[in-house]
Amino acid sequence: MTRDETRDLTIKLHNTATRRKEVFTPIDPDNVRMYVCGPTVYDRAHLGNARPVIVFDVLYRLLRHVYGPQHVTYVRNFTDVDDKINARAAESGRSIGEITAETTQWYLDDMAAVGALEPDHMPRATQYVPQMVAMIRGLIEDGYAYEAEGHVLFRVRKYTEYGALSGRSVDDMIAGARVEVAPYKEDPMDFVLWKPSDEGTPGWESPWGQGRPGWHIECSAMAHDLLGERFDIHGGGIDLQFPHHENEIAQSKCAGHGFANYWLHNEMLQVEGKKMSKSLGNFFTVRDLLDQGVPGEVIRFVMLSTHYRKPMDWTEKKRDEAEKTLRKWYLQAAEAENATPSADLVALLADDLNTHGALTECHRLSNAGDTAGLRGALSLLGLMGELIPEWAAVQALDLTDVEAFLSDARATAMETKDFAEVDRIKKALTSVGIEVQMSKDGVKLTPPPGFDRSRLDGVL
Ligand SMILES: Nc1ncnc2c1ncn2[C@@H]1O[C@H](COP(=O)(O)OP(=O)(O)OP(=O)(O)O)[C@@H](O)[C@H]1O
Ligand SMILES: [Zn+2]
Repeated sequence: MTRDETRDLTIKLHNTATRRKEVFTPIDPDNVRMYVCGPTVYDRAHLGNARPVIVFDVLYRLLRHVYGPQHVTYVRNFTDVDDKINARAAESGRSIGEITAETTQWYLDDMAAVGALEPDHMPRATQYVPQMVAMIRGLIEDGYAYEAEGHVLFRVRKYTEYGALSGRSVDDMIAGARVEVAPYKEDPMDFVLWKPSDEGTPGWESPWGQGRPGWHIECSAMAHDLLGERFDIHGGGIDLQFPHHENEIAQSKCAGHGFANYWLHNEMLQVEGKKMSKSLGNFFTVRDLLDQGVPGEVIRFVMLSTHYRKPMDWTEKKRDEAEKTLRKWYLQAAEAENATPSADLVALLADDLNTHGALTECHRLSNAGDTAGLRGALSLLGLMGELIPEWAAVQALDLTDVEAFLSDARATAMETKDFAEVDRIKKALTSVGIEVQMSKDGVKLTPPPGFDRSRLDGVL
C-alpha cells in the first residue's frame, strides 16, 4: 500500500469522553498529536506502570504506520516535582535532583526493555514552571481561580462541564472522592493549582510568593506548550480519569484551549482483583522480572494478549506460554526475506487496538507458514527488536521426563508410605540448582538460567 492509501485506513478508537468507539479523524494528518500522562519519578516502575506505556506505544506505532513517522508527535511527561518525591528525599537523605535523575533513567531503561519507542518529547515538569504560572495567572484574571493563603485554587463550580469525562455530576463525585477540606478553600471540591513552599521544599518565585505547582496544571501547561491549544489524543490509566483528567480539562478549557479530542484510558493490571499500586504495596517491578530472566518482549506479549480496556493480571502460565510462542515465531520469522505486515493485522489494530486479535492473526500467519507476514506483524507490534534475541536462540530445556520420574516415585511412595526415594531425587535435583515444586497438580522443575542437562548425569 502507498502512504496515501494507508492514510485512508479507518482507525476507530474508544473515546472515554463519549463512551463510544469513534472514527479517528486527526485535526491535521500531517501532524497527529498525542499526550500521555507519565510517571512521578521517585521509585522503580512497577508492572502496572508498564501497561499504559505499552498500550500507547502500540497506538504510536499504528499512527506512525498510517500517517508516516514524521507526521506524529507523541509527548509523555515526567512529574519531577511532587510531595512523594520530597518525602523520599527526606527519608533517604539524598537530594531531590539525584532521586529524580536516577529514577528517570531507570524508567527509560525499563520501558526500552519492553520494546517501547521513546516519545518525541519527554518534558520534565520543573522545566515548565513559567508556562504554568502564566496559565494560572490567566485563570485568576478570568475568575476561574483564586488566591488564598499562598495557595491558588481552581473554582470547580465555575466550570459547568466539570465531570463530563466521567459522566458524573460534581455532587456524585464529591460524595465518592477523598476531597481535602481546607479552611482556605471556598468549596471542598476546589483543587490546588499552586501551593506555598517553605525552606526545605523546592519552590519558584511567583505572584503568590515562593511556591510550587499542583500536579494537574503541569500536564495542561506542558501539553499546551508542546502540542498547542487543541490536539488529537490524550491518554493515561483509567485511575487518572478522575480527578486528574477532569481537572486537566477544566483548567485547559477555562484557559480557552480546545484541548484533547479523544480520550483513551487503559484498564488496570491487577493482583488478586486489586489495582497493582505503589500505595497498596502489592507490586513487583519491571526490573524484578527482567532480573529474573523474563525477557522484556515476553512482558510485552503478555500485556498485548489482553485488550487495553479490560483488567488483567500477570500469571506464570501466561509468561510460559508467551515465551514458548515467541521463541517459535522468532525462529520462523527470521527465515523471512522481508517484512510485510498484512492488511488484516493493521485493520485489527485500527479497530480500537485489538492486540489480542493481532496475536491470533500472528498464530494464523505462523500456521500458514507466511514468514514475511509474521515478521511484519511482529515488528509492527514492537515484538521483534532483534532478529533472534539470545534468549530465544537457546532451546528451552525439556525436563518432562525427569518430572515424570519424580511424579511416579511420589505415586509409589503414597502407597508404600516410604518417601525415601522421593527425598533422594528431590535432594539430587536441588543439589544441582533445580527448583522443585510439588503440588496436587503435579511436579514442576525449574532449572537455573543456562542449565546444562549433562549435570544430571549420574546424580539420579
Ligand atoms: N495497576 C496499574 N495498571 C495499569 N496502569 C497503571 C497501574 N497503576 C498505575 N498505572 C498507570 O501508571 C502511570 C503512573 O502512575 P502512578 O505513578 O500514579 O503509579 P501508582 O502505582 O498508581 O502510584 P500510587 O499507588 O502511588 O498512586 C499512570 O498512567 C497510571 O494510570
Ligand atoms: Zn496528566
